[in-house]
Amino acid sequence: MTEGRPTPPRVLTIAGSDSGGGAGLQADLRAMFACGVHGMTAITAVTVQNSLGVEGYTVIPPDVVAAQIRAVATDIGVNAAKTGMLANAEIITAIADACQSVHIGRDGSAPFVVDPVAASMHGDPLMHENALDALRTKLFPLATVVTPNLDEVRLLTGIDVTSYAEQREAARALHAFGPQWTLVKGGHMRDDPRCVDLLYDGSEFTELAGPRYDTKHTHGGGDTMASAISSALARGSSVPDAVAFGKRFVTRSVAHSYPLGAGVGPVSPLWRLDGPLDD
Ligand SMILES: Nc1ncnc2c1ncn2[C@@H]1O[C@H](COP(=O)(O)OP(=O)(O)OP(=O)(O)O)[C@@H](O)[C@H]1O
Ligand SMILES: Cc1ncc(CO)c(N)n1
Repeated sequence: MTEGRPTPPRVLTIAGSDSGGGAGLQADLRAMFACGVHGMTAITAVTVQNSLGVEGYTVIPPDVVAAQIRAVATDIGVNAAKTGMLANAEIITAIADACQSVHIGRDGSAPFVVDPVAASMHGDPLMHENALDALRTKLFPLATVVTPNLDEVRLLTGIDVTSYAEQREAARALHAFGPQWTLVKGGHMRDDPRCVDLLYDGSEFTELAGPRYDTKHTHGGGDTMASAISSALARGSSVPDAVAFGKRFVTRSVAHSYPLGAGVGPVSPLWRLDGPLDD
């Protein structure tokens, strides 16, 4: 009997399904695959979604979300975890309890990337209003890194970021909610010719700058980046190295984004797999 190959690092995404395959847990799994890790899912919601937007969604009961986390953690093991669409406060509370019970998040446990997804890029809500407080008080204190975009920053802190100085102010305000590191993504600062993300650990700021590509096809960019960061953490990188890798990975994935349907197409990590289908 063969024992097989060594088990790769295992990464759990706690997120919603995007039927269009460009964002949500589908984006997470394909980014994780491209980063050489084994991806696992705790599904929080099923969205009815295509390139034109989100038509609606159904949430999974909180105890079922928690049970998925416990099932994979206690048998398979989790080297890093990330969150995406979490839908409401009840689900967030169940996730926080389950993660703590299986040692995901903070202080010697598996690294935990919290991407506080509030809406699709079309502006369709993916989160109930009651989720904001639960995110700040229950999940952020467990996070190794939080990765909000500027719309999520405004919802969470009230700060409307239009300059690098305000990006720093927002990073400080988010850090006060308890994450170890804060990454304020600058993708939505559309007048900036570059895309500058800001990493903060409570004392030092690090700017991560990349080119801004002139494309509307950036669906799933945030999910892809958070998944690449989680994969690098699972493979043993430090937080600054994992975030720098995630930035390079998403920049290249934006460069390889493609049209899909009549609306907005996805960023693509398929560049990692380019080439003919040779054996
Ligand atoms: N047009 C672009 N060209 C290059 N990089 C980009 C572009 N738009 C966003 N990025 C980068 O992609 C990453 C995701 O950023 P963004 O702020 O768009 O997150 P998001 O809004 O959470 O993504 P999503 O589209 O999944 O909602 C960041 O590193 C950002 O700087
Ligand atoms: C399910 C889901 N998660 C996250 C996003 C944001 O990219 C989306 N559009 N859909």
